[in-house]
Amino acid sequence: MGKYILSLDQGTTSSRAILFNHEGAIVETAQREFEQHFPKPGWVEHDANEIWTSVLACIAEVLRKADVDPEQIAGIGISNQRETTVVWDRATGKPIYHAIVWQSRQTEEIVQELRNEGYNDLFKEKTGLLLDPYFSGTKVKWILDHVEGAREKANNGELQFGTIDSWLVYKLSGGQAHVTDYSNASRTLMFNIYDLKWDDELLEILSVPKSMLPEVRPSSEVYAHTVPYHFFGKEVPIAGIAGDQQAALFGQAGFEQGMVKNTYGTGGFLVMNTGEEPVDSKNSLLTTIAWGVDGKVEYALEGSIFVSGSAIQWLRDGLKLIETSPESEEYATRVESTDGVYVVPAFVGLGAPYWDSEARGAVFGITRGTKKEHFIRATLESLAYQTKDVVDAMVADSGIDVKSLRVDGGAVTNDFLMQFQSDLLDVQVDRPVINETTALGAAYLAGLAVGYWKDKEEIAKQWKVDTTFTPEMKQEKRDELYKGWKKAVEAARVFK
Ligand SMILES: Nc1ncnc2c1ncn2[C@@H]1O[C@H](COP(=O)(O)OP(=O)(O)O)[C@@H](O)[C@H]1O
Ligand SMILES: O=P(O)(O)OC[C@H](O)CO
Repeated sequence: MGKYILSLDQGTTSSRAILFNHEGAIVETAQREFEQHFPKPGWVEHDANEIWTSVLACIAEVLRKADVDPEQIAGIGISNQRETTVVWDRATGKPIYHAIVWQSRQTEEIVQELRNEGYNDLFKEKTGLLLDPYFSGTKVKWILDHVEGAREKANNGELQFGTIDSWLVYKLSGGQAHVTDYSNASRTLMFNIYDLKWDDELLEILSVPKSMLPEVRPSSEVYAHTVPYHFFGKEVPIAGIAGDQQAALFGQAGFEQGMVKNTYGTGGFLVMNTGEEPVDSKNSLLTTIAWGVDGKVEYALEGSIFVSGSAIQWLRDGLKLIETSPESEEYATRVESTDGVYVVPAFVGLGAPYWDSEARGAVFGITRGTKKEHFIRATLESLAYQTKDVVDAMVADSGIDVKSLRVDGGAVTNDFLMQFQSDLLDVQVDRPVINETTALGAAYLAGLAVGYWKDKEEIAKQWKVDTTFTPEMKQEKRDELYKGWKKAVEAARVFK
């Protein structure tokens, strides 16, 4: 009877369960979307119980579809949308408020107050993050401030906080374990990434009692076992946890210092492995923990791009210029260039390295001769330009030359985009055979903990390239194109 690793990838819009075999290949998948709640403009919330039931449904479905018996599951790995915050009652396990999603801006006021009090640098020095509503710390404070009786309960030790990984382990283990891993803790604005502890001073500033916080553990070890009634009578070890972007770097076998992965999903996420030393960013990137594995913690530099593949969705659903996202490639290749057109898709401001929440989208360089094809091509190219902005910042911060980019996410099937990316960066772009790198990373972490895979070397050998794109563009052309992009971004930022 074969053995498998069950990977749970709990994302922002859907939950997935994927079964991997010993070769790191996908055996079966199941996926469930769940409701997005927008109670006020800029607020985004999830029902944590719905997240949990969606995960359970995926587990049941994937096992049934693959005709796999729970006995055959060697371990469970979890990767999750990061920063999203759940607070639940220790005694009943019931969330006291919806999960506040990483995208939500409802703590803007709290953040502004903290900035006004001059805490920006302190948070950055200790957590590697920026003082922004994106991260969990101010979300916990918001819940304690706004839910009736919550503050008192928290002070009495009756509440627990967790990011989605903690919440899932808590539920899977029947309330036995309250844990998180280093990579998730490093996204909370409460965890000191240098001394690897919850930071008393920051907790005091945020008025968050330490008793609420999960225990922080390595990313690969057995944290707990599932309660038998969820898994048809079997206790399965929960053995790997990582935030989804870090899990993707692990799934891309980005184990060496200087290796970079880029995800082209709804948003874009670049993560560079910087090894055992954290790199302080001077260019508005985040310093974060990649993972804790093999008895040590390794660090990463991260840049998030708010709008990546969703710009193509906008062409499809908003402007109705294309019927499907892949069609964008066909249009883009019908013309030789954008003919000087630049699209800056700053629909919700600009992320790294600009962090300009007030910037708005803009299109430049239109003439009477501009055609739909130019417009579509310029939108696709904007994904690559934004990536170059972040890669340049990474190189400047780390002093490490990027030799290749390992890519994943929905838009990487677009060969035009991948070639343009390689041309623009003057770097090799590697698209692997397995695009589900997030789930694979969590599977690897769990598999390592239970001895399903021996070590990282064995895993690195499993990483297989599907297509390599190599730079073909002349330096002069590259410089000219990028100069135009920089001008377009600058101009877009002026219009507020
Ligand atoms: N061939 C393509 N060319 C360009 N964009 C694409 C293509 N295929 C999918 N996309 C874009 O990729 C995104 C979906 O990627 P995915 O990784 O599934 O997203 P997420 O996990 O963030 O929900 C969508 O925004 C879609 O427009
Ligand atoms: O769920 P995703 O793939 O949109 O990822 C969300 C990120 O973890 C947010 O930081």
